[in-house]
Amino acid sequence: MWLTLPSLPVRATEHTLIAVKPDGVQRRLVGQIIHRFEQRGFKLVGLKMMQASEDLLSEHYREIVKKPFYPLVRAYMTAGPVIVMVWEGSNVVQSSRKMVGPTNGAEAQAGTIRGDFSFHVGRNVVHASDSTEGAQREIGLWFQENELLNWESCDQDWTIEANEDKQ
Ligand SMILES: Nc1ncnc2c1ncn2[C@@H]1O[C@H](COP(=O)(O)OP(=O)(O)OP(=O)(O)O)[C@@H](O)[C@H]1O
Ligand SMILES: O=c1ccn([C@@H]2O[C@H](COP(=O)(O)OP(=O)(O)O)[C@@H](O)[C@H]2O)c(=O)[nH]1
Ligand SMILES: [Mg+2]
Repeated sequence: MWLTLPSLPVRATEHTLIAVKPDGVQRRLVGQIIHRFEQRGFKLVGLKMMQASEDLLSEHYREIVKKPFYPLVRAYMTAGPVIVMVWEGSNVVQSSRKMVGPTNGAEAQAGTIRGDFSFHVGRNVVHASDSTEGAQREIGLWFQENELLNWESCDQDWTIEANEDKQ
């Protein structure tokens, strides 16, 4: 039987900032990390490689900048290039946090990115925004507006049920 798929109206979407940290780049994990988000069905709308400055980082981590371990975080995060990405999709902030796992890789479940690729809090491979407000703030910090692309993905009708828009 054929499914009829009505074309979806433009819907309010959610975005999150995901970064592959310097250890993830050095360990050649970038492809595997991108793959997990693609596989889940999320849409990549921004991507770049950059060297984080100390100023950008202290804005990004403004909630932990006064913590005693922050100098370690700064040294870690500026030790080499990072890959920063913006991913789009329904509930993408919360889903990404679940895919990434808890901060400390030693506590992260196998199957999560941190649970599969890290065992130390200070080398935890990825960053994921922890709230929609935080995501908006972080995306604004790391990306210019013209670096984000609004493109139509042809699998959209097969990853989101149309009725969701009518509820
Ligand atoms: N006790 C610690 N010792 C060393 N590094 C730490 C410690 N706690 C946190 N960090 C580092 O600081 C980062 C920021 O901590 P935060 O509490 O925001 O964790 P997170 O939200 O899981 O990580 P991120 O913001 O990078 O996604 C952690 O990802 C980790 O790399
Ligand atoms: O005790 C800590 C807490 C945090 N971090 C680092 O600081 C980052 C940001 O901390 P956050 O609390 O935002 O954790 P996350 O959101 O990364 O899980 C973490 O990813 C770690 O890299 C750390 O090294 N030691
Ligand atoms: Mg955090």
